[in-house]
Amino acid sequence: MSDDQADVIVVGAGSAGSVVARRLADAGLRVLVVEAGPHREAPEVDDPARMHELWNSPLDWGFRTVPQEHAHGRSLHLPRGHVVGGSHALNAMIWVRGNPADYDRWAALGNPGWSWEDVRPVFERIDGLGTGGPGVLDVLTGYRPDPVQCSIVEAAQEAGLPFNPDYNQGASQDGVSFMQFTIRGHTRLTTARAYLEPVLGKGVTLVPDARARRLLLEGRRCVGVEWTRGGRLERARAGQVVLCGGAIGSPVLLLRSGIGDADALGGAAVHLPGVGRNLQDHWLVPVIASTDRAPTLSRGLPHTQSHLFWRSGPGLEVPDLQPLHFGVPLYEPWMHGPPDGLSLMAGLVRPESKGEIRLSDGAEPLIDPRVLSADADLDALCAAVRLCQEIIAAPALREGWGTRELYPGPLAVDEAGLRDYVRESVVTYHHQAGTCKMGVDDEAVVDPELRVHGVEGLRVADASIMPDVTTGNTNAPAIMIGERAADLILGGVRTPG
Ligand SMILES: Cc1cc2nc3c(=O)[nH]c(=O)nc-3n(C[C@H](O)[C@H](O)[C@H](O)COP(=O)(O)OP(=O)(O)OC[C@H]3O[C@@H](n4cnc5c(N)ncnc54)[C@H](O)[C@@H]3O)c2cc1C
Repeated sequence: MSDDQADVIVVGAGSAGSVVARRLADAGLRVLVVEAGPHREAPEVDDPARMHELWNSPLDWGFRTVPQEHAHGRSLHLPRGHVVGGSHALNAMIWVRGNPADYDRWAALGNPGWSWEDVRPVFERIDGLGTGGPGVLDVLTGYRPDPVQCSIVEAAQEAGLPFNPDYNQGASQDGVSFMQFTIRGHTRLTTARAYLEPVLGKGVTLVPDARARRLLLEGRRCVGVEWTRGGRLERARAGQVVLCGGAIGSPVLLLRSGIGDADALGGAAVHLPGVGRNLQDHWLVPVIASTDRAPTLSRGLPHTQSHLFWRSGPGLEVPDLQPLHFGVPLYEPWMHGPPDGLSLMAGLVRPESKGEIRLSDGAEPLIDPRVLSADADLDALCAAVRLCQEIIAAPALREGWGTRELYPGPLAVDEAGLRDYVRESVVTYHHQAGTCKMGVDDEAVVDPELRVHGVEGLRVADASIMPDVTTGNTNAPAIMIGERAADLILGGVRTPG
């Protein structure tokens, strides 16, 4: 595509970018999509049971955090999709819209158009849930879970949790549930497949293996993008650029383009101190038990099929815990144990700790989520571990599967031991967000219409714009953000369907 052939350049063909490109092409705009990763057949992506093969592969950016002061100085692996499909091609496919209070809070922070009542019809347009009709993405429900998953759900009820048949459409998220998945006929269904691929060559030109290096600025207007491809430098101009590089990729590209904190950058084209700040993530701590026989695992489904939403203490407006349950033991490299077992990953989804992303002197950004820097997060994760320990010891698992707790096990005989174990074993839940936050305060990077403050012709539309990370997995919210971005660019909000 030559310089003048695109109306809009979308950077990143991930969860949100694929949606933006599709919707703009449907409206007749010519869209150029620049994606760092490849576009190719990948059976290990398609098969929902093979996601563990993708980490540290060429399809993973393989980011690592700086040493984490409150996690025993460990540097944590942050996998991210480096492929057409983005992180939706690497993820566990769990479909969680989030808690209505998440979006009402975004709106209350000065973002009209983002309340639950505003975004619910957008989710319905994506997933079709509750409409009686199809969405663009199939959401798999009503499948036959693995027997061990049924026992985990029973054990959670024995431990006192209610069964929640539908955490997306029920009256509340609370309780233990079987997961809903973006899977079509035993195959992972990404937004690249559902949204983007049908319009390739029909208004959308995809440039894979093309890593954007910087945005082209003329004064305070963004006029295009420059990228490297096969060792060559290429560029294109367009009337508008939409940045969909994800919660790490988008702030990094802004910073490399001179849009960020002027002091930290040693001078900036546009001084926007919030770029890269407000980094939020969800966190997991493994609780692992051996079983007296190998749990059978279904073909065509992930090894996690159930989860629960719960509260670490009284007085919380929404759940802050979301453990998820695997029918395999997920040992950390320093752990040992038999091959037959299960893992309840104690999950925190309302973190108080916030970090930031900065540029380094080298090629890799400095990613510092400051995990567990807020004591409240440590307290909540300890409560999540205790809940998972109770579930593992409940009759449906102890008598049904002979579960014996291995981790934390003897490492957490007292409170000090448990806190130490959490710091030693905490890992990402893969939900980085917030680094180009939407809002109207001094640290906001985009306005409620996703336009970068102080720059014309440039929007950000991905998980980075969340003012606060949502309560639950972040793929559905990122996709909703892509839909909203397209609505805003096209100048109106469509009705569902
Ligand atoms: C291992 C893992 C498991 C997860 N499990 C779940 C789950 O089960 N359910 C759930 O809801 N969420 C899950 N998530 C999170 C979810 O997938 C993400 O929140 C979501 O995909 C974010 O969408 P995005 O559009 O913001 O970014 P992405 O989907 O990551 O898209 C960003 C795209 O931009 C490209 N890019 C970045 N920088 C550049 C550049 N400079 N030039 C060109 N291209 C660039 C990237 O290659 C990528 O394709 C998981 C994530 C991971 C990594």
